[in-house]
Order: sequence, then C-alpha cells, then structure tokens
Amino acid sequence: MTADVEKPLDVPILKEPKDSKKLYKDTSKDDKNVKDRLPAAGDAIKTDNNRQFRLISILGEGGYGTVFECQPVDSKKKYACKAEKWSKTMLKIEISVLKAANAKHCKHFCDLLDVGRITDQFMFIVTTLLDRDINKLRNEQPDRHFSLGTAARVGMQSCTAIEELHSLGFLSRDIKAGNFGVGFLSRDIKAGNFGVGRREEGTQRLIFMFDFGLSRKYIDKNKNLLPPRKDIGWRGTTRYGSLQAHRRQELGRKDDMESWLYMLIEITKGSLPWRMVTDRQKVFECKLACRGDFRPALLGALPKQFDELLNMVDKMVFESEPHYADFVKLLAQVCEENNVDMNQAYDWECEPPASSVHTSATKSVDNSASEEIKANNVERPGNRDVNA
Ligand SMILES: Nc1ncnc2c1ncn2[C@@H]1O[C@H](COP(=O)(O)OP(=O)(O)OP(=O)(O)O)[C@@H](O)[C@H]1O
Repeated sequence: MTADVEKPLDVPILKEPKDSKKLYKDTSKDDKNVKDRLPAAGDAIKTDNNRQFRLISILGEGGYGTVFECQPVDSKKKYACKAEKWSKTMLKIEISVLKAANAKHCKHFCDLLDVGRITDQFMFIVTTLLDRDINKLRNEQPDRHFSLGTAARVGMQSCTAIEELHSLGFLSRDIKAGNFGVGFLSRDIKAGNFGVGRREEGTQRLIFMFDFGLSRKYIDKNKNLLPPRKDIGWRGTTRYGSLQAHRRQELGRKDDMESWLYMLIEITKGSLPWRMVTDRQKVFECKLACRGDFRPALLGALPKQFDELLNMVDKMVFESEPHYADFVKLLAQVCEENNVDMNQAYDWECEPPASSVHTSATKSVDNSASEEIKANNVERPGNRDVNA
C-alpha cells in the first residue's frame, strides 16, 4: 500500500475515470440501460483517483445503498465502501461532512479515503472500516442494554462527536445508536485494517459517528444561523425524532441533542416507551406524555441526572447552542456516583455473558426486536432535495 492511499485525501469529486466501466463487473450486458444499479460483493470498482478496490462482503444495507467491506486490489488493508444508487444518492453531503471533519482532524469521524462513481448507476465513498455499530453491540447485551458505565461513556463520547459535527456547521438530523460505531482492536490494525497514523493505537473504545446522508448546514459562511423554514417534510427515524421534527418545524442543534438523549436512554434501559408504536403521530403523543404524567415511564429507574438532561434539552430553543460540556459533566457525575472507573472495559470488550446466549427464555425479546425494526422507519429526501 502506498502512503497516499493511507492518508485521507482532498478528494476531487469530478470526473469518472475513462476506463472505470471496464473494471466494474458488468452483470447486465443484456440491459445496458439499467439505472440505479448497485455493485455486488465480488465486484471491483475504480475510484476517481484510479485506485482499485475489491468489494468483499456486505456490512449493511439501506433503502438507497449498500455498505461493503472492501480491499485495495494491491493490499490487504480493509476499508468500508458505501455505494448509493445514482438518482437517490446523498453521498455529496456525506462527502462534504467527512472532508470538513478530516480537515479539522475531528476525533470521532472516519477518514474519507476516496470517492468514485459509475454514471447513472451508483456513487461510492471509501472510508475507515469500523467494527459493529452501537445498536448491534447493544443488542448483543443481556436485556439489550449496556451497563451504566458503558452507556454513560458512550453518551459522553457521542455527545462530543455531535459537538464536533456542529462545530463544522452541520446538523445530523438522524442521531441514533445505529449511526455510531466503534473502531477495531490494535491486533486488527496490525493485521492491516488501518493505515492512518493518528489511529495506530486501538480504537475499539473510540466512538465514531457515520451516515451523514440527512445532514444539513445550519449556518452560512459568516457563521450566521440560517433562518428557519416552515412546514418541513419528515426527515430521519421516527423513534428518535425530536418534538420539533414531529411538528414539521426546522431542526436545530437542540434537536440533535434531543435525539441523542432518546438514544442514551434506550442504550441505558434497553427500550423507549414508544418502542412498539409504529404510527408517527402516536409516537409524538407518547413523547409528549413523557413530558407530563408519564415522565417516569421514560426516566424511571435511571439516575437522577437523566431528569436534568431532559430538562436541559427541553429548555433549548431553535437558536440555542447546546452546552455540550454540561451534558458530559452530568454523565461524568453518573459515573462517579456509581463507582464507574473511566478506564474500565466497555461491555463489548468483555466476554459475552452466558445470559446473552439466545435460549427459549429470551425468545420474547427476540420477537420484540424484529417488531422494533419495523418501528424504526427512516425517511430521507430525494436526490434533488439534498439540502431539504
Ligand atoms: N465505516 C463503516 N465500517 C463498518 N460498517 C459500517 C460503516 N459504515 C456503515 N456501516 C454499516 O452499514 C450500516 C448502514 O450504514 P449507513 O447508516 O451509513 O447506511 P444507510 O444506507 O444510510 O443506512 P440507514 O438507512 O439504515 O441509515 C451501518 O448500520 C453499519 O452497520
């Protein structure tokens, strides 16, 4: 692997390499007019910078694209490749976020290695490969929640990741555990998973934020807040959407923090009160009720600091700049009061407890998990609506 493949690039998002179509394994010779066709595992793809990558296996699939584990054809290093359908892709905004984050050396973001496209079919990015996302790691735990020490520290790191994103001038508008992941152990890095200097130590304890398909700039080039628009379409994931999102109002930094708090409560307790509710209006009503008589259904059994976290979220308005350090400080207090050593192992670094093995006793949990997936509906705008 040459050094230039290993460092994040100032990626030109311009031309399609002349011979890229030859490299891409064309499985539809009979139908050359197929639009929006995604690549498959086993295909080789060429980036705008003429680097060739082999797609090894699928890591995740969304409505508009697929995330693959991939490898340069001339090296054993592994990366992630996110490919999205040409007419649906939101990768342009994703590239803007990653380029800005890499330029500022943000700690909680993947490195953007390269980009590429097959016109009319798909566009792709190559980034740092991560281990499992936080939602998958949570689902591997007994009762599908982390220990308080792990949940609080994930909360602290993810809050800092959001602060980094906001400092770049972007909102996420899709904060959820499935959009945060952890890096790999150093032994994996030695085996060739990472090549970027600043990440040479193990990153299995570092939380990374990814998936910026719904991101939006909230300030102009003079750092003034963009004025709020009215009657916004729904963006993001129903379960974690803020009250403002349900009201179809413009989202601000406070809304990312509200989604973050729902995520934090879910990874700490194992569920949110509206877990099984699929109707978006009913989810909204449930979130409102949890501000009143049903507050204990949301916060019951959690340390008292969670009550203060919800107060802090609910006090903010569209223009507010969140006091990220105060959120982190409250979670540090949770750790202190519960004798959590900040250096202790995270749950995913420990042997899986016997109780997490799937038996008939855990069957009902498994059933609710599949129902939950249905409840987790995501919506995003069409291709031409990038800044919607
Ligand atoms: N850099 C990465 N390394 C390892 N796995 C990744 C990486 N990026 C994404 N994934 C996996 O692929 C899944 C989908 O990724 P991502 O959220 O970026 O795609 P998406 O199409 O926007 O999905 P969704 O519609 O669910 O939000 C993730 O949940 C994660 O499991």
